[in-house]
Amino acid sequence: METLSEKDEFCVAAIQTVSSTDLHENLEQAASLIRQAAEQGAQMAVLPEYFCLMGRRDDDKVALRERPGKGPIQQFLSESARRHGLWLVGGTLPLESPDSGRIYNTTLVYDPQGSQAARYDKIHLFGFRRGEEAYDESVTIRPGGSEPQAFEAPCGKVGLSICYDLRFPELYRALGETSLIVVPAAFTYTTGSAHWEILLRARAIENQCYVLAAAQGGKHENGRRTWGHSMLIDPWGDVLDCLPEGPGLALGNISRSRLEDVRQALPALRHRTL
Ligand SMILES: O=C(O)CCC(=O)C(=O)O
Repeated sequence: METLSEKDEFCVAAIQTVSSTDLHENLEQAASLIRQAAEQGAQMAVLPEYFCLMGRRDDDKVALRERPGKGPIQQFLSESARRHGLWLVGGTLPLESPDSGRIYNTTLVYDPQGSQAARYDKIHLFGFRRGEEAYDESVTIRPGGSEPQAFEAPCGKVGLSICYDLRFPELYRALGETSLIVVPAAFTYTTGSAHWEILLRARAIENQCYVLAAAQGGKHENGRRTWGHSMLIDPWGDVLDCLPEGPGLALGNISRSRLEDVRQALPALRHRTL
C-alpha cells in the first residue's frame, strides 16, 4: 500500500448529492459522482448521509434496511470501491437493529479491494422543532454505542462521524489524534446556514486535522431543503474547496507535511491538560 511517507499528498473528494425518493436513481447519481471523483484523482471519496434515499416519510428508510454484509446498497458500495480502486466512505445507509421499527444510521467504509474496513453507527440523533419544521430521528433510528470508530488509510488515521455528531466535540476528542475526520451529512438549510461551516472549521482547528464533509445540498423531491456546502478544511481551519449547492464534488489533498507544520507551529494538542 502506498503511504503518505512515500508521496506526501493523498487526494480526497466529498461527494454532494440531492437525493430523491428513488433508490435506483440515487445509486446512479452516486455512481456517476464516484466515477468523476476517481477521474479527478481521488484516492478516497465520501458520500453524504442518506445518499441512497431521502424518503417522503421517515419510515421509508426503515423499509430499505439491510442486514450487515447483504443487500443492494452494500453491494453497490463494495463494487464501486473495487471498480475505481479507491477508499469509499459510504455516506450512510439503513442497517437493521434489534428494535422493531428502528434502524441504525450507519457509515460503512470499503477499501480499494472492496472489502469492508470499518463500521460506525450514528450516536447522536438529531432533534429540532421550530415553527413548521420538526425532526426527531430517535423515532426511526436506534443510536449506536458510545465507542468512537476510526480506520487506517494511507493518509493516516481517519475518524468517523455523521451529521449531528458535529455538535458534540467530545466525540472527536475521544477519537484521539487523527489525520482526517469525515462527516457524511444532510444538514437542514435552516441549521446549516447558521452553524455548518463554523462547526466544521472548529473541529478542524481544535483537533488540528483535515475535515472532509460530504453533504446533501438542494431542494429534495420530498420537500426537504438541505444546506450543502460540502467542503475540505485543512488543519489550520482554511477551507480548501467548497461546493455550495447541487450535485458535484469538493476535492483536495491531505498533506502529511501540512499536518506536521501546523502541529509544530501551534502545539495545542500537546498542551492539553484535561
Ligand atoms: O445538527 C444539525 O443542525 C443538523 C443535523 C441533521 O440534519 C442530522 O443529523 O440529520
